[in-house]
Amino acid sequence: MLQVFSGLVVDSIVFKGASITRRTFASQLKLVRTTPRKHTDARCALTALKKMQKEAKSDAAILQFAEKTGEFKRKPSSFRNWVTADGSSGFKAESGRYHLYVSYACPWAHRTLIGRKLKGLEDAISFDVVDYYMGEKGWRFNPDVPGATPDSVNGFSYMRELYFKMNPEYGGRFTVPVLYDKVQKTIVNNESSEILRMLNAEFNAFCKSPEQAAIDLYPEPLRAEVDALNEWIYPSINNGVYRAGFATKQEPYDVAVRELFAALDRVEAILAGKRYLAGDQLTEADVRLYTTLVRFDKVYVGHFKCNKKRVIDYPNIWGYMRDLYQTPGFGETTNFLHIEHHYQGSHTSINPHGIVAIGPDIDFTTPHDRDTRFSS
Ligand SMILES: N[C@@H](CCC(=O)N[C@@H](CS)C(=O)NCC(=O)O)C(=O)O
Repeated sequence: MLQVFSGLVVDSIVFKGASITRRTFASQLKLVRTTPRKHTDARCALTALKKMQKEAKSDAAILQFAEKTGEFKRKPSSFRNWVTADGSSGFKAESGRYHLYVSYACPWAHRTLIGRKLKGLEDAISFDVVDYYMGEKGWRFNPDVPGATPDSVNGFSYMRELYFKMNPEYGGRFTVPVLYDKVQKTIVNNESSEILRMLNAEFNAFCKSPEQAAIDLYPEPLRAEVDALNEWIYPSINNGVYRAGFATKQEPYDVAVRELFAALDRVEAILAGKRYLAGDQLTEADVRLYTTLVRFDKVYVGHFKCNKKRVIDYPNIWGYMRDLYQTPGFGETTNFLHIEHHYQGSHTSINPHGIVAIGPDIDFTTPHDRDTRFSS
């Protein structure tokens, strides 16, 4: 079998049913160089080697989350085109044209599922869900897992195939969410914050109801406040849990976890006086915070070592969590099976045996008083 060691060394590969050692490869490669046209076996072997090395490179990229410094730094998303209502961007909003590739486990992808539901775009935008387990080749499609689907658009087995279809030399990460254009057969965007903005503003002609078309998660008068919230909530909380969990040295962990709980204290204080982060109105800042908070006690406390406090220990955040969970679009897109199994089962650098912890039992459906408390 193929064995990949650090440094991308291919030790042996299966070629034409037989295992070829590196030494055999070396001689095959020599043959290719000296008699390039004649030795077809050697040529095929070279192609196989190149393919293996490319895959090994991608696998290595998936397995290493932290930098040499021990810090986790999220890479920028690669596809940044926009769908617009008028089509001026080259991607016109149309019903049935766009498709979302998501994971129920992923907090970034979860933002887009909530946006789609809140805006009533279920008939306009289709979606597929990957398996919760992310192995060496990244996200895969495996309809045997409850809630997961096949790739109904391209028929691929792995998300990476979609990225390689876009660019065979693609060197970035094979992330979800992805907004895909079924007409131009291309990825439009793979940055969740931008996809959420598009769903919010560009598809209003296709929302199920006028009320949903009128929902604005990024309203003009609140934009400065929402931007200011996102500016510290993203690094300290949304990405903060990953910075803590993927740290491979004590110092970056300490920094991340301190920042995280200082930011949660700040959220707790804000929510003492307001139903939502920016006031009476639900905004994208709430959607973005929810997808981290709802995973917090189930996964981040234990798996990512964010255990100074739990969300249920913050009275205002806990009430806010239940308020959001019980709002149409939030609880129904939250899948704890995928959330719990993905992180603990896939991150073997953190949890080598992939054992999925049993708890905790948390009831997000219990009553809260935030609607009456903040009714004006
Ligand atoms: N900036 C991206 C981040 C998306 C992201 O990192 N998604 C993770 C899942 S939670 C992923 O697909 N990771 C696969 C990988 O890094 O190989 C966004 O917000 O859309």
